[in-house]
Parts: sequence; C-alpha cells; structure tokens
Amino acid sequence: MVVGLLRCPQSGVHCLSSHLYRITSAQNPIYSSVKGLAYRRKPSQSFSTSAKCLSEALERTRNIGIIAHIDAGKTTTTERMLFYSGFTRRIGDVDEGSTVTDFLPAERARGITIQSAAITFHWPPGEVDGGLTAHDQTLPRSAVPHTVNLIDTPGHADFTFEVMRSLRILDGAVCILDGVAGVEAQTEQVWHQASTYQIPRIIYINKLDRDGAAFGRTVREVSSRLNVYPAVCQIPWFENGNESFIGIADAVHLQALRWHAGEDGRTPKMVSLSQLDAQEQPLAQELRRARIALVELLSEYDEFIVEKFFDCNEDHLAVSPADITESLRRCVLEPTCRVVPIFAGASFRNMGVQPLLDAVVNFLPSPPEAPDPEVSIDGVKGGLRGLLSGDLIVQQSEKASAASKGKSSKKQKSGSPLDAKDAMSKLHSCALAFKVVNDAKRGVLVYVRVYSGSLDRNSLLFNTNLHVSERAPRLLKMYANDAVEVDSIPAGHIGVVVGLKHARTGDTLVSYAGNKATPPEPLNTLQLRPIDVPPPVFFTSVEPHSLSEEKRMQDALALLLREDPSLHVTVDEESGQTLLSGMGELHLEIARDRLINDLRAKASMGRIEIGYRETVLGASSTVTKIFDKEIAGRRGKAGCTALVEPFDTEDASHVASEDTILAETNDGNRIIIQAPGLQVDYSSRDGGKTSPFLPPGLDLAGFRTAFQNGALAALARGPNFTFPMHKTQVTLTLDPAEHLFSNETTTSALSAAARQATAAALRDVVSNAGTVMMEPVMNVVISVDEASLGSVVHDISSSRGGHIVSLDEDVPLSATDTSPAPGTARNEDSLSPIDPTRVYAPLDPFETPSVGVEVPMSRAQPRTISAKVPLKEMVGYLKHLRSLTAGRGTFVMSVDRFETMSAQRQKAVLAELRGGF
Ligand SMILES: Nc1nc2c(ncn2[C@@H]2O[C@H](COP(=O)(O)OP(=O)(O)OP(=O)(O)O)[C@@H](O)[C@H]2O)c(=O)[nH]1
Repeated sequence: MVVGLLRCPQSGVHCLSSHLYRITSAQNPIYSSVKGLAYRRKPSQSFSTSAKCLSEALERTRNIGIIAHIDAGKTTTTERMLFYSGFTRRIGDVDEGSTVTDFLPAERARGITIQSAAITFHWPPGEVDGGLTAHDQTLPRSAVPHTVNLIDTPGHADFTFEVMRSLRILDGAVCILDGVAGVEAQTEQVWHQASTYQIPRIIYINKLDRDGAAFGRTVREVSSRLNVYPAVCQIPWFENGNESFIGIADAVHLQALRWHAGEDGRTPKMVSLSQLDAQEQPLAQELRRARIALVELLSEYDEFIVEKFFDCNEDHLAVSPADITESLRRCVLEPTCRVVPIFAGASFRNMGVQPLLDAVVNFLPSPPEAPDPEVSIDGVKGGLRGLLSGDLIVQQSEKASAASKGKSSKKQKSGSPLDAKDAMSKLHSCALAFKVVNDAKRGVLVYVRVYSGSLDRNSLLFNTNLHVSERAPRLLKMYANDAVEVDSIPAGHIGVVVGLKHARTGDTLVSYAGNKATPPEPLNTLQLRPIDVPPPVFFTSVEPHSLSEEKRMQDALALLLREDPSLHVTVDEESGQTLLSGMGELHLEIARDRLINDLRAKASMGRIEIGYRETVLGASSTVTKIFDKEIAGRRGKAGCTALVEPFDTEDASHVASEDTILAETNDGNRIIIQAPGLQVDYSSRDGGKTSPFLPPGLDLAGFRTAFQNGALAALARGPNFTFPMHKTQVTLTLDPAEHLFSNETTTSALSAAARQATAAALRDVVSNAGTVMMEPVMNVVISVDEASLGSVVHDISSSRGGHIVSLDEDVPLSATDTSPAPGTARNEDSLSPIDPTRVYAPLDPFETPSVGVEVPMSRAQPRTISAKVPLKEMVGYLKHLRSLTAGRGTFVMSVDRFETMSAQRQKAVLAELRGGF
C-alpha cells in the first residue's frame, strides 16, 4: 500500500468534547489542554494547492529529541507518549524488555538505549489536517493534531557521538531529569551540545514518585548548572504536603491534575484552584506563588507580557493562560535559550506525560521556526537559508577569488557566482542521512532528515561525502519498527530510504535537476552540518573463525561502519589482523554483539585494549622508494620521496607552496603532497584537473588519493610500538621525471610507493631521533556530593595521576564539543551565572524555606569535579567511584588529547601489554 505522507482533507470539521483535558474519542480517550473547543475550517480557506497544505502540515510538525542522563527515564517516558497518542495499545516496560523504541536485542537485554530510533506519532491523536485554520491565537497549539517525529537518543557516555548526530537534526528537545539525582554530569554535557546547535528545550523532572525526590532542589540546579532561568510551569502535588506524589499543579492554567495510583493514567482528574483552596490549601498558595514567579520571569524577557500584566491591573493571576503560553513560546524560541519551561511527573506511574506532550507542541518550534541548519559548500560555512537565497554563494566566490589572488593564473578556479547560482537553482532537494540501521526484515534503512525541497521515490541521490550517486527506490515513514511506504519526504520531515548501497550515517544526499551523473559544481560539495568524529581510544582484534568466513565478517564490519562512523576498522599490514577501534569499552562490546549476534558474522573478538599512539621525536632524512611489482596480474611501477617530522596540531599553519597539491590533517597527522613540475591545468571546466605529465588514465584527483591512502596506511602502524602514528607530518614529493613510468604507473603502484616511502622514513626516525608512545588523556567531569568530594579528589590526583582542573565550574568536554556555526556563536558561555537563591522553586517536602535565602552547604550538596586523567586510569572507574560515594557519584569523559608518555610509564604499560605484570 502506498500512502501519501500528507493528505489534504476533504472535510474539515472536527469537534472536541467539553471536558477539560479529556477529549472523547471512541477508541482513544486522549488529552490536550483544550477547554470546550470546536474548531472548523474557515469557509474562505481553500486547499486547492498542495504547497499550502504542505506548509500548514509543516507548521504542525515537531522534530524533537529526548536528551538526558542515563536512566533518567527517556524510554519509559517515550513509551507513555506512544501509548497516550494512541500509537500503542499497551504500555511497554523497560524492565521487562518490551519497549517499542529499544528494539535491538542488545538494547532490550541491557535495558539501555543504544541506537536512536526515530518514531512518528500524532499529538493530540488524529489526522494532521492541512485543512484547518492557521494557528488561532485563542487556542493553544495543542488543540490541533500535530505530527511529532521523536528521536530517542542514547544516554550513555560511550554513545555521545550518537547523541550529537541526533542533535544535529532536532528542532527542539525535551530534557528529562531524574527528580532524585537532579542535574547529572551527562545531562550537562548533552545540554551544552544542544546549546551549540541553539536547540530550544523544555525540561521534564521525572521520577517524582521516588523517595528523596526533590523538585525544588532540581529546579535550582537547573539554574546553577545549566545556567538558564527555570520557568516553573508545574509544581508537584504531594498528598497532604509531604506524602505520596499524586499529581501536578499547573501554574499556566491555575489548576491541578490528579492521577489515581495503579491506573493507566489516561483520565486524570482536573481540580480547579477554588477546589484546591478547599482541599489542599498549602498547594493552592504555592500555585499562586508559582504563577506570580512565572509572570515576573517572563516580564523580564518579553515586553508583550508586561503589557498584558498592566491590562490586567497588575494582577499576576489574571493574565490569561493563552498569553502566558505565547510568551513562553517566544522565550523558548529565542536563540539565547535563556528561559526554559519546567514540567513535572513520574512517567513510570503514568503521571505528567500528556501535559508534557502538550508542551512539546505548544513551546517547541516547527521546522521553519528552527535555527538555520549549518552547511558547508566548497569549504565555506554558513546557513542553509543563506545558501538557498544565494548569499552564501557570493561569499564563496569572494573567498575563492581572494584565495587565488597572488597565485599564477593557471591555478584560478573557473566558477563565477553566476555559474554557482545557476548550479544551486538545480538543487531539487537536500537531506542528511542521520542514521543507518540494518533491519532484519527490510534490509539497510537510511534515516534521513530532508532540509529543502522534497525527496522523491526513485530520484537519483548524489552523496556529497562519498561522491557516488544512487537511486532511492523506496521511501518509508517509520513508526518505531513499523513502516508505511510513501512517495516523497518533504522538507522538514524525517523518513527512511530503503535500498541505498553506500550512504552512511552523516552523509549529505542531494537530488538535482537534469540527468547528469553528478551535480554541477559547487553543488557536489554541499554538506549539511558536518561533524568531526572524535578519535577512537579503545581497540580490539576481530578474527574470522575460518578463512571462508572472512568475507562475511568483512561485509558485516562494513555495514557496522556505515551505521556508526565512530567505529574504525584497520588491517595491520604485518600481522594481517583486523582491528576494530571505538570510543569506549561499552561501545566495542555493543559492536561485538551487533557483529556476532545481529549480523551473524562467525568471528571472535580479542581483549579490548587502550588505543595508544606513537609519535616521532625528530625529522627523518629524505627517503626515496621505487615500487616495481606486479599487482593483480598487472605490472605497476611508481616512485616517491618521503620525509617525516613532528607535527604540532596546535600550530597547524602551513605555507602552501605553488607545488603543494594537498595539505590535509587526519587523526592528528598531516599529509602534504608536492609535485613540482607537474604543471597542473586547473582551468578545465569539468573540474577534472589534469597534467600533461600524468600517465594516460590518471588524473590529479586519482594521484592525490593514491598518495594519501599510501601515507595513511603507513601511518596506521608505528615503526617501534605498532600503534598508529600521531602528531606526525609526512611530506611526499613526486618528481614526474623520476617517479612516473608511463602507463606502468597506476594508482595502486603510486599508493604502494607512497606507503613504502613513508614506512621507510618512519623507520629512519627510529634509528635517529627515535619515537615515543602517547596515551589518551580524558576530560573527566565527576558529579559527587559534598561528603565524598575530598576522597574523590584525592583518589583522582594521587592514585590516578590526574590533574584537577576546577571544582563546580562548567568545563566543556572538548572532543565532543562542537564548534558553533558561524554567526550562531554559542553565547551560553558568555552569559553571566545565575544565582540559584534568586530563582523561584517550590519547597521540597521536609525542606525549610529557601526562596531568596542563602542555601546552606549541606553534605548532600552536589559538587562537580573537572579533571584531566589518563584513560588507562579510568578503566573500571565507575565501580570505584560508586564505592567512594555510597553509589551516588557519576561521571562523564571525553578525549582531551594524546599525551607523550614518560619513559618509566611507557615501560610499565609495555610490560603490562606483553603480559609481564
Ligand atoms: N520510580 C520511578 N522509576 C522510573 C520512572 N521513570 C523511569 N523509571 C525507571 O528508571 C529506570 C530507567 O528508565 P529508562 O526509561 O530505561 O531510562 P532511559 O533514560 O531511557 O535509560 P537509557 O536508555 O539507558 O539511557 C527503569 O528501571 C525505569 O523503570 C519514574 O517516573 N519513577
């Protein structure tokens, strides 16, 4: 069955019942914060154009993610969202392994989310109707069904890269906090990453049913640790003030919702403020305080609410919920992301999820309202909207002409802004492949977010990262592990392409007018939100059980790499061993599970070890190698000269000479390729830069890639310790007269010559200046309470050789911290810190008054330690930290850099690696 993604309705009348919060529907009693509404399409509005229909449907789309610390309750909350939206008929349970979103066997077995699953549902339930009126100011947005595309992101630090990848395609996010643990280290890390992309967020404080839940304390932590103003929209309702958690009181609508224990949560009871006054007077008073604080906070950021406040005779309680909702929305969509609405609940007890869904629709942006996504085109970075309007092209051509100034005319690029604009007009659609998943039933699924145009079935997609074209034979809209076939995926939407053979996670796919095999320049270089893959710090060997299993294992590995670009595979030239490296122990364990259990490769993995590096201590002499051998039955002959020397990544300046045809940094090394006398013709229009000296069939691009691959292969194995090289510069020089041998010089021969020359130069260093091992040093952020601070600091600095950087300061984790897009600088760092004692937060049960009063430093006060520690000392640290902190401490880490090891430490590590403890 082929179903259009978006359908224009034939009839537009929809009625909602008169119950507050309850909208009757025969199949699904559902919720939305709508009071007695009936809405209908205005007769004057016609929907004859599908474009209008599409744009209205887009306004009613939310591409959101859930971000949080591990175990905060993302999956539990998502399952409730699916249930209340009518998508599932029973509530899945993480602890029983029956959830919809964690559908990989490894996820269900471990009870954690590993892969982001993208699922679509409607909130409130019903058809997303292109025929309804545009947003009616008197109604909340949640009065009308919206499409919610939800990306469930993983919470474990090993999957940080996965989180970042998901963040790039989100327009908004719900940050879930554990009401007992408060703001945890991982939350801070993901929060800052979301700030980098200026993603509007709302916060949901979960698990308020648990003993020790402290809503007020968590709100204050939000202000002090995330440096944002919490706009408390709901406060928890504890029976009789300090007993069990039974519901929430809503400061926007001045009412409360009460859920009954043991029910599925679909029919909470609404309690008005006057009823609260009679039943739970302290809660009613607190709700008034919350409302006053909310209006006060908004009035600092939004002039409109100040006007409304004066219109209401300065009565905070009289400002209408609709005005407060719109004001909150404006604040949430501000690029500074300074005001963040706070909601409360206990998803596991089925409390608080429907109002949270209303908040998703009411406060988070539709795709057109989301920040402009970053693109890069021919090396120039900017916003997608700028690119589509043509401004970026002008910048790009200015940059190109500035770069060519002073160079000889033969090196000037041919493209004019007009050519480039013409090329851009041919852009039909562009999409980001944000996730590749191998589905047992459907094959390889490529999840895409379409950014412009419409990705149509059967269109030819050019992959600007891999430079290959492939057709999109089938398109799907995914509902967790169920799918509906569609004909197209329009801009702003998320969908799946089935049948692509090459696309990997992170690749940009463009479709274009005309039937050429590749799009015109510079369209072929367009990349959406490129991100750097952090260096892998753990590795393991992978061996097939028999020779006949080798191919299957390699195919499975190739698929694993398409899914997850933070995994790397290298083959050790000498031992022939296949090495798989990744970001953490759990990362590799999961890769092993995927490889062996899901992809059914008959292979075994060795011990997981730390990925050390090797570096040169001085320069080599210049080494020339001529490769002359048969390769695959064909004679190959080529030569090359190599020089290796130390490379300072901090000082990566390089004066490109006329003869430099490549200067690129890979994994902390730099490869420079020079070819004096090659007389490259840069002016040929089709971009096929050629040289009269290159043998027939070889162009500059092929020669460059061959040399680069040769150097990379040699750098993968250090001459002394066999670890990959780091901070090493290789300069390869080709002399056409000496190193080219007519048609015997193939790309394979060039690559082999480059590899041999580089390896020989590295060996040359060993006998002269020498090489030394380097180890990964991590940025570690540890969250502990005041009582355990001393012992944890002592353990890190004396037993683990770590260096404490700061206490209670926000230190970004560099390797996972992306740099902000131009013009969208992350301003959070420059914002002044917020004093948590000035922030409104309701009292926690058993707490003494604290608003406006200095919070006393208690032994349970959360503290943050930032340190730099060698990775080796962090292996198995969580268990140790738990024992030091009575189970309460948590930490996150990311690679800071590779550091040269002392002779003594190197000796000890080598002895340990060789088994000689
Ligand atoms: N008491 C209580 N427990 C909860 C609540 N929400 C979640 N839990 C429990 O907390 C644990 C973690 O919940 P998950 O939903 O798997 O958390 P997650 O954030 O998805 O975890 P990862 O996928 O591993 O990142 C499970 O045992 C849940 O049953 C809640 O509101 N109250």
